[in-house]
Amino acid sequence: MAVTGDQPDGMALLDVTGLAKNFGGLRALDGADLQVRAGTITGLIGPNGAGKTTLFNVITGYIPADAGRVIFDGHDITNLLPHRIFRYGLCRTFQIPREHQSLSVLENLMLVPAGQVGEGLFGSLFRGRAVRHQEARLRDHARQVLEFVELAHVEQEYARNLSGGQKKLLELARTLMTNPKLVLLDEPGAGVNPTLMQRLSANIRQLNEERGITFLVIEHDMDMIMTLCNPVVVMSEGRRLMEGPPAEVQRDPRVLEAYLGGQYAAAEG
Ligand SMILES: Nc1ncnc2c1ncn2[C@@H]1O[C@H](COP(=O)(O)OP(=O)(O)OP(=O)(O)O)[C@@H](O)[C@H]1O
Repeated sequence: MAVTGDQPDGMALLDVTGLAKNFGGLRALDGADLQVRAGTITGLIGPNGAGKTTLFNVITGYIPADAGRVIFDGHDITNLLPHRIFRYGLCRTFQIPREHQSLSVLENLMLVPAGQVGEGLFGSLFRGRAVRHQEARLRDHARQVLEFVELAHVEQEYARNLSGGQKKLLELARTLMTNPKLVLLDEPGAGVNPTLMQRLSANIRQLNEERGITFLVIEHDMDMIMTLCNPVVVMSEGRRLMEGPPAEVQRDPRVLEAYLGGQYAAAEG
């Protein structure tokens, strides 16, 4: 497995310690720890409401932490603004924004570097020929990315006309327009048919092995987690319950109990 991070052996690319987040009286994160080693595809699972998405939101700067620390690639990124965190090479997938739904697939990709980095390839620094040159390079890059995720045949299609699975591929493709070290994926398999799910998994594996991109993946589909991720981290009630290879996690009684407990609570509530 390719490892491109600059960390010495054993040091995590992402090191989260003691994160806390309250929403009113509700403790969504309660001293959450998480380490993601460079070169891994780390899975993040846990029952509904365990705090997985909140953890992503805090790591990526969309929600401020009440306590704790987030170190990424040697930088303390705790509570930095999202665009600054993004510049360090930590990015996450987002649903295609509503205003981008009536743009073509190709245009959606070409907007990414300008839109996300914020200072714009199309800004005032570039004029005339230089703009056209930049645009041509960007278009070439976008087309390469679309070939990779096998969406080249729909490059002129409006984003809103894509199937659910194709939208997930486009979301992944958008992250690849940048040069990420770590990509956070929040339920990439949700609502995706089995064929596209396999393609998505294969893309993730290939990006990991060939480009050394590290992934942290929240997923409820256990087949996807078990075949794609190692290690798997289990969250429950706002903190890490355990971590290990997928087979070990699957048979751990604490994990079963956390899931069943959640179901009982849901049934009672
Ligand atoms: N913005 C918010 N305001 C109030 N409560 C919130 C907010 N975001 C999350 N919560 C609550 O925090 C808890 C953790 O939610 P979170 O979405 O992080 O869990 P999750 O593990 O991602 O769950 P799921 O698997 O269902 O997506 C839940 O009880 C949720 O209702």
